[in-house]
Amino acid sequence: MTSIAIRDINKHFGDFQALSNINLDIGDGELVALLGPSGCGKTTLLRIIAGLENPDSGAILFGGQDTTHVHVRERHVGFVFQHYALFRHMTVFENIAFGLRVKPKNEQLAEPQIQRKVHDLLDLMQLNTLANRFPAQLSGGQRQRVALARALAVDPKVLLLDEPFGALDAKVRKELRRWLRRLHDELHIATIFVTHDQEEALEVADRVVVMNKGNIEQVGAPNEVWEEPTSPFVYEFLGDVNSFHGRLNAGEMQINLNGQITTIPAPDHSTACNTDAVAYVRPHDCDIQRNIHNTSGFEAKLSRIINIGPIARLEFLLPKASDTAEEKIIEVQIPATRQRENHYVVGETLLIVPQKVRIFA
Ligand SMILES: Nc1ncnc2c1ncn2[C@@H]1O[C@H](COP(=O)(O)OP(=O)(O)OP(=O)(O)O)[C@@H](O)[C@H]1O
Repeated sequence: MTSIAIRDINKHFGDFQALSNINLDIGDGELVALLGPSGCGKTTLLRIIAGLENPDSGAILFGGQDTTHVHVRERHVGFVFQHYALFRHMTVFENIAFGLRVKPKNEQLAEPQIQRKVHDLLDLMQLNTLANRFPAQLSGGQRQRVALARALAVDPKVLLLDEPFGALDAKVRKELRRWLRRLHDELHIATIFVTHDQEEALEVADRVVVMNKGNIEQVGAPNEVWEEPTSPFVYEFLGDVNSFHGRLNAGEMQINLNGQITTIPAPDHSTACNTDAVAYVRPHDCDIQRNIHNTSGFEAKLSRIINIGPIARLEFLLPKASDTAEEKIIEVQIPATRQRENHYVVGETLLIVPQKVRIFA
């Protein structure tokens, strides 16, 4: 069932269009990431869903009910922000209990129930030993867990997280990502989280919504957006990629790479007639060969080898074809074991053979 329906949302700030015709359905108990570069409108969309910002047009429905004009307090959403200021003068326990204590009189729980609820949340978030500490006595990761517990205390229908782990170091972020996933699997609250970190989105979310300049570029399961990007933007945004400009003609693409001409098959473009196109190849989808006369590919000189644990990153520099042209670097990733077996060395000329190419005309 749909938990949140976003219908034709538009939002301007002055002349600037921050969101254009956004449509999206979030299922019950789904964990969705809004992913995109800085300024693409992620936070604005989250704030509109929360009721902190009004759209110019369009509607937000919670469980089928139009909530576009319902006040933020009545929407039953839980929030966690990047720098979510916990109350400095309150203990962890009191911070978590806060939302329960400020409820209207007719909804308030009795003190023993509040105590039980906060203790349950402390258990869930493994914060028991920290209940009496003040925020200043916690690490960044612990503070964000308290912020999550505080958001959950009021039984939100929807959880909205804006770069919740953004300010933390890489190791703590990774730990909290696992946390969020586990917590979500236990509680099944529809959750939307904003991130500009593709790894975070791909690792944690059930579905990823890739945004660009106020538009949704693609929505899909993490492996779907990673394996089958539907636009050059998504290709470039999700991971490293080599791009080659060229021309398409009747199912073939001719690429002129700094004077070296290569033809690659383009079966999806059989009707193309002298059309400009860009071919994208991920560094790990390139093979390299020593025998450069066998297959079609790009001949290039190995200019740098970077070993990163199990992976060897090989950089190939293609010299300028003319004074006005630019140098081009092609990046190839191979398993470190393969590099050790073959001993590729800086300065040798190899053949780069693209294995999986995606062409956009
Ligand atoms: N209150 C405002 N007044 C004017 N412009 C705004 C306002 N809020 C946001 N914007 C603009 O709208 C655009 C989208 O902002 P938004 O915060 O939604 O982006 P974002 O994708 O969340 O970026 P980031 O990852 O940097 O937080 C930006 O260009 C921003 O400058």
